[in-house]
Amino acid sequence: MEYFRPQSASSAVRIVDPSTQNDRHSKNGPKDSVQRQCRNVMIYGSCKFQDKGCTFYHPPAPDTSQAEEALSASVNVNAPVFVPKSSADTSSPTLASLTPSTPPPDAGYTYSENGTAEVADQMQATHIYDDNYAAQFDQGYYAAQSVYTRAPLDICVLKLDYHLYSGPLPSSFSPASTDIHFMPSSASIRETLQTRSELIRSVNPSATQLPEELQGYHSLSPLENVTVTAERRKFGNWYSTVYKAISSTDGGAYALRRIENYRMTQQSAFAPIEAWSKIRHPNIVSVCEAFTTRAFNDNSLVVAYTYHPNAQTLFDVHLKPKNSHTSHHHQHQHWYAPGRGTGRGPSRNAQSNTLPERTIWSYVVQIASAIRKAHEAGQAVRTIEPSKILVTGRNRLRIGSCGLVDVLMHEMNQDMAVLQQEDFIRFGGLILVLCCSNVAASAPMNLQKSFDLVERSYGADLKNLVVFLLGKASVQKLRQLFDLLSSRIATEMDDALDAVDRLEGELMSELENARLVRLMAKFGFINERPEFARDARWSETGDRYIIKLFRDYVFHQVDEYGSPVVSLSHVLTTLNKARLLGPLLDAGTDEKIMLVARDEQSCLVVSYKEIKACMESAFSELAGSQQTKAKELYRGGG
Ligand SMILES: Nc1ncnc2c1ncn2[C@@H]1O[C@H](COP(=O)(O)OP(=O)(O)OP(=O)(O)O)[C@@H](O)[C@H]1O
Repeated sequence: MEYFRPQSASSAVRIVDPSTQNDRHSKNGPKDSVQRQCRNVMIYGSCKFQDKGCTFYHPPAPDTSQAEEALSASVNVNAPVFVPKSSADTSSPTLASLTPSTPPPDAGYTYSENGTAEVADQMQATHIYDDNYAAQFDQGYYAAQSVYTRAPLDICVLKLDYHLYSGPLPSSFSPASTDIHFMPSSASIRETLQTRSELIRSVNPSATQLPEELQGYHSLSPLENVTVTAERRKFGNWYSTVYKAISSTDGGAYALRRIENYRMTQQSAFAPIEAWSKIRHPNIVSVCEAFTTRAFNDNSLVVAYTYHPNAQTLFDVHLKPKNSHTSHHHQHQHWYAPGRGTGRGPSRNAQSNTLPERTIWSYVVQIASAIRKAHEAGQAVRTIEPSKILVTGRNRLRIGSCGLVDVLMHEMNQDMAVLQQEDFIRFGGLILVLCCSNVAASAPMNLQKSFDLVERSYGADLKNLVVFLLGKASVQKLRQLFDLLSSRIATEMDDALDAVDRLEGELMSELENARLVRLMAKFGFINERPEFARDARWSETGDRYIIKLFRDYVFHQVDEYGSPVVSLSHVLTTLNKARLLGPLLDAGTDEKIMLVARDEQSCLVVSYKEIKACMESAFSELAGSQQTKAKELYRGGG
């Protein structure tokens, strides 16, 4: 009997009934077996078939402490890569703790009704050697799992839940199921990102008669309703439309704001765009470039901004009346008329959901920070108003359309210091509007009522801040603003760092995806290649046969009724155990599995380490031969 070794010609093991084997051996004499020790004893410490027909030599049972050592070595329980299952118990597992008192019903993977939770548990188990793992050893390789046993209500988990690729972080570290200030729960951040990714590629069906190409941008798609019946909105005195477009230069998506019928008189009007394009800030939508064009059959000005998929304006998120068909345009003030209102008093009934104080302060800190960046760069923001500030994530704001007003009003030659002071007034007005959930809250005739409401709902600090912002102009105003905000900034930073930790955790779990894809690609490259069909190494007696069988083991399992097991968790668990996906990419484990031939007439007992080595060598040979052929072709061609 030969075990698999990658170098040997044949490693197939014929499965025979132990009783007939016994007969054969008794006829020919157990010449070989008396000298050779049973591999089950060598590998697992005991042989289940010692008294049931196994003809190999079985030395007397070692004492428990030796067995403990042998098992401990074979399962590598002390290897540094494996983390203890519970942080409370850091001691190495003993033989007693690793070996279940009664053999488990199945050495494979069990499934329960609670499919999703089960998969998550299993994913976690892939990093930890636990009782089930040891139980597989205890069974000996003859009892290895070629057949799946399902729990009564099996749920085949082919559903690609995006967060199941590897174990979640311990919940005490960061409860991924809960929302934190800047991050929604683990499941919904994936959903959000998925939506964003789809939106980048999606096209607005109402898009018609748009230029196919626009100064290096293509695939234009309006980000707002542009049907003939839709009400046109104005940006200042101009009609404007925002499009998503793809850049031919870098393939990225951009937001292009087009101003219709704008005639540029001086090239110097673009100077503010150049200045803004140098400003990078987490609360400012980055300005990329600007150009004029006749591609829309008029004279249009287009400014390209970073595209934030699924961004909504502050107005749409917090101020838009929920059950009203009235356009917000009739209700909120023009961006260039800060402080002037429609005369309607602030009413909290217009919007039932009052913004939490934490959210208000967070917005305040973010906008203040954006203002600081712009002022320090010698610019004024000018677009601090609900319809121009984008909500691009959970509690994340970005001021948009920066630089555009400067271009449009270039000829007015306004004093930058005055414009910067106006930013503070707009800022104060915006806080009032948000606190009162009413776009008219900053109108002069409503100010007193709005202040009272703010003080009642949010306290004196916020009211005093608004009073300060709307108060007299001063060159010290920016510094004084940050003095007022200091303690709020600390809270903001704590929440931002919490979000970074959580994101790192999420990223950690996604690392497995890349490994999985690489491995699947390798599998795909080397398996079932027609040119290998007649290759002896891939035949049943060849050393590459193992790869075929392992592929069957991973992907073509059947349950006890012969039905295919379509289980993502089995695939991931097996590959993780093989350390083909795990952190020690080049290690592979010593764990042995039995691979059964398709005709079930022979089997191989191999370690994951051997499988890994075999796959690696097959792949590098394949990659090597491709390079050699390319070189030959190159030489031939030259
Ligand atoms: N940089 C951007 N990335 C992604 N979406 C954006 C970007 N800029 C604007 N948008 C989206 O485009 C849409 C139209 O923007 P716009 O500023 O015209 O808003 P609006 O509510 O129509 O305001 P107005 O009444 O002033 O026209 C909004 O839904 C906004 O979320």
